[in-house]
Amino acid sequence: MNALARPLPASSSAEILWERMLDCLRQDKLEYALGWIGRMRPLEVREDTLVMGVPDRFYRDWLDDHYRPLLESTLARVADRPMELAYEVVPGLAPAPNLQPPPSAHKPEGARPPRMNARFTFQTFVVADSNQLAAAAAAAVSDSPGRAYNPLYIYGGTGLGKTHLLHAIGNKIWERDPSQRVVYLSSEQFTNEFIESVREQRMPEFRRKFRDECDVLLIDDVQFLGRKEETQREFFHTFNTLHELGKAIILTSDMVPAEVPGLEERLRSRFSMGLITDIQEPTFETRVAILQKKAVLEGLDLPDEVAHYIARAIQKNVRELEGALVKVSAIHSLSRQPVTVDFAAHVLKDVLPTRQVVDVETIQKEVARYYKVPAEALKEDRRHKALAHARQVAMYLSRKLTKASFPEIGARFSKDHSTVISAVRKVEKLRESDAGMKRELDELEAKLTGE
Ligand SMILES: Nc1ncnc2c1ncn2[C@@H]1O[C@H](COP(=O)(O)OP(=O)(O)OP(=O)(O)O)[C@@H](O)[C@H]1O
Repeated sequence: MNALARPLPASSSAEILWERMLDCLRQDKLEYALGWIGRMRPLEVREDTLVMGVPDRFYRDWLDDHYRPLLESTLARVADRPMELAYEVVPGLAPAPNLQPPPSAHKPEGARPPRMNARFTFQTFVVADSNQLAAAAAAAVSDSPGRAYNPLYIYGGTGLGKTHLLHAIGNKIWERDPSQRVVYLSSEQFTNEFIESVREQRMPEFRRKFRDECDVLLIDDVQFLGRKEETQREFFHTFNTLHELGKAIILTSDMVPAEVPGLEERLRSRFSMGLITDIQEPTFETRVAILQKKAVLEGLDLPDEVAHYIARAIQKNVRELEGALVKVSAIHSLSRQPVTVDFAAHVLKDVLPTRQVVDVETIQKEVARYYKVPAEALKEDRRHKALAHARQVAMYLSRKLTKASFPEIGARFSKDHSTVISAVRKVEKLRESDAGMKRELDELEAKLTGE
């Protein structure tokens, strides 16, 4: 009997079991899982079943899909006997308070200037052809603020790293000399603060903040200044004061100054006084390099073929690329499933560009036709070898190409979720070791998705 499986007292309750399960997950360094399962609450123990309350059906299915094996094995460990988990939907269930991350988990922020993100640094930025000039200019500005390129104006499409570079400049200047007053905000925030200061008659304070107490001004998304005449007037004076004092000004936008609708001519010409540089969409190689760098930061062992798969699927936006990786990493660390192309395809079904939509029934029909077996037989309990193979392939493809959970797929084949899980694992393994199997699966997949 392991230490966690102390005999339960007669009053053994769902809470006690649940507490022990949480301890167990913490000991196994699965804190990550706690956030995801934290919306469950223990309700009661019914014979060999621990009944948990969940907020809705979607959440229940998702849990079942991703955590049942982990949760049931943990439950068996703490109860020291096999037990099952059951879920009951309890609408409006609040997260358990004991699952907030401990305060020590937060990195102390020190006195970093407000709104500055310590994660966005030059070290975490991947320099490539698509952003080389912008990155070099940003580095030059951070080395001699106010002297090199003033202002520096970085423009480009959404999610390509403009804000990251802006923060990298501010972080580097501040880290080298924390007495430097770095002010970062978006042009919308500037507008809002301005309006509020006018309304509350606090303009002297506003001007002090942006003109007297600012050494480096970082303004994100300046395009939102367009057509805001009063704010533009105020910003014009702010800009002039800082520029004359040799303070660094760095601006980002999604377009060049000449294209910002409703931007006054005098601001346009000032924004063009220093250096205007753009960030382009990343090439395939850059996307792979970004994924690999982020994987290292996430502590994820990312096989090249998975990096290539994601980089091929998400082409225009680094934010989405990063989001995809974080999702793969999170679900991998929770489910402990190996990071393969199939795993990534399944995890990212909702975010990758949609392919032809297929459902389990269509898959059953197509697979049956392919293996020349009756589709109905896939749903029966017949163990004939060819049938069993076709059934397993159909389960695997259902898992990969549809949003159905393991129990939902099981229901379509009159099998329970654990049969589906082992069929999927088996086909995944075969796919990797057997070239003929890989070809069969690719052919079927191409037929089903129209690709
Ligand atoms: N070259 C890169 N190296 C590493 N990470 C990058 C790179 N480019 C972008 N990113 C990451 O992509 C995400 C989006 O970047 P960022 O917020 O800087 O985009 P943006 O260009 O400011 O977009 P928007 O115009 O929508 O505000 C960030 O998490 C950022 O760290």
